[in-house]
Amino acid sequence: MALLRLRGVEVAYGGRPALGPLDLSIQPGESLALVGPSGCGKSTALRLIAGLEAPTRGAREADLTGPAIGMVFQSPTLAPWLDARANVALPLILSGAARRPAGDQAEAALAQVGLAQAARLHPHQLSGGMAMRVALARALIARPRLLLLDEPFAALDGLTRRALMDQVQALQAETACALVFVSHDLEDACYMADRVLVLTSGPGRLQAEVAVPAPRPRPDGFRGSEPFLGAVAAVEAAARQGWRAAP
Ligand SMILES: Nc1ncnc2c1ncn2[C@@H]1O[C@H](COP(=O)(O)OP(=O)(O)OP(=O)(O)O)[C@@H](O)[C@H]1O
Repeated sequence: MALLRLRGVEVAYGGRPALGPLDLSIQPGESLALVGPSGCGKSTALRLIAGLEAPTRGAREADLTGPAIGMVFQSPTLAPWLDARANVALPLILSGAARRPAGDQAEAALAQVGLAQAARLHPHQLSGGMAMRVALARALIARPRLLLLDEPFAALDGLTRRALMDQVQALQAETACALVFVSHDLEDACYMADRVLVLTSGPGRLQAEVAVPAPRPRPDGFRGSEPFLGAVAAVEAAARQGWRAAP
C-alpha cells in the first residue's frame, strides 16, 4: 500500500500551468528524487505531497496518520530567538508535549545529527551546515513516515553536502521513513534515491523514471560503481531529451 499517491495532478497559477499532469506514488521506506530544470514545478510537487497546496486538477491520496510528514527547505527556517534545542523541540511543544521531555528528546535528536554540543547555540551562531542539521533534527523529531527535502544542501560546500547526504541516509535507515528529495544535482539525486523521477521543463511532467538498483546507505566507493554511473548516465540522457535550455 502506497503511503501517498498523486493522481493526474495539475497546478496552475492564475490560469498558467505550472505542473503536470503528474502521477506519482511513494511506498513506505523508499527514497525518491525529483529532478528537473529550474521552474518546472519541483517545489510545487513537494508542496502538493506535503498537503500544503491543493492541486488545480487531479487528486492527492494519502495513507498517513500521526506525525506524518517532516519537511526541510533550502534555507533552514529556524526561529532566530530560540536556541537549537528549542527549535528542534518546537514541533513537539506545538503538538502539546511538556517542555522538559520535549527538550530532552530534542537533545537526543541533535546528538543523532552530530550536534550534541550545539544545543544552546542560537541560529546566528551556527554554520550553514549546522543550521541544516538542526532543521533535519527538527523535521525528524516527531518520527514522520515521510521526509521531504527541498534542495536542502544547495547552499553548502561539496564536502559538507556529501557528509549530510550520508547522515540523512543513516537517519532514514534508522527511522525507516520514506524520503522525497528535490535536487538540481543529478548525481546527488542518484546518490540519495532508489528511483529518480526526471521531470520535463515546465509545466513538469514525467520524462523518465530511472531506478538505482543498489543498497542504501550507500557503501564506500559507491560513486565509482556501475549502478551509480549507469543511473547518472540514464538521468542525463533523459534530461537532454526533456529539458529545454533556459531562455
Ligand atoms: N505561488 C505562486 N504563484 C505564482 N506562480 C508560482 C507560484 N509558485 C510557483 N509558481 C510558478 O510555478 C512554476 C513552478 O515553480 P516551482 O518553484 O515549483 O519550480 P521548481 O522546479 O521548484 O524551480 P527551482 O528549481 O527554480 O526551485 C514557476 O514557473 C513559478 O514561477
